[in-house]
Amino acid sequence: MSDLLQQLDAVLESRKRQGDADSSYVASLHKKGLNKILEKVGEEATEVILAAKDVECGGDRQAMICETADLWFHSLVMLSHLGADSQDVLNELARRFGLSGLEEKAARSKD
Ligand SMILES: N=c1c2ncn([C@@H]3O[C@H](COP(=O)(O)OP(=O)(O)OP(=O)(O)O)[C@@H](O)[C@H]3O)c2ncn1[C@@H]1O[C@H](COP(=O)(O)O)[C@@H](O)[C@H]1O
Repeated sequence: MSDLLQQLDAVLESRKRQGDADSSYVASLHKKGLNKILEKVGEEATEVILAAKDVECGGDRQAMICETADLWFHSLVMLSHLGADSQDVLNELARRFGLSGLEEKAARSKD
């Protein structure tokens, strides 16, 4: 799974550096800039929420998975635009792994 993310990171990076906005969706997003990329992240996040609520009402699970893939993808484009990548996020998740969210929150409120 992280192999696929690494490969996708590499494609996104090359599109950022030398992609042609007329033939590459990712290059076209970079060309339009951060605000357009953030607009897409927000739009996809809303679509995930709507699809997840549909599943709760007996709707299509696959639609929720597709919308989540769109959100992950556009988030990766955002990271790439700002000089970060999936490995940075995986490192942060690894750092948190096994650390109870409730304990972490309680430790924070003692500071
Ligand atoms: N994983 C994806 C991926 N997921 C979704 N999308 C595109 O994201 C776009 C936006 O989705 P929407 O549902 O909002 O579609 P839309 O209404 O047409 O979008 P807008 O007009 O609002 O911008 C669609 O055109 C999808 O095809 C993706 N485009 C590219 N990739 C990956 O990125 C690589 C590089 O892509 P290119 O830069 O296009 O070569 C590809 O090989 C893939 O691996």
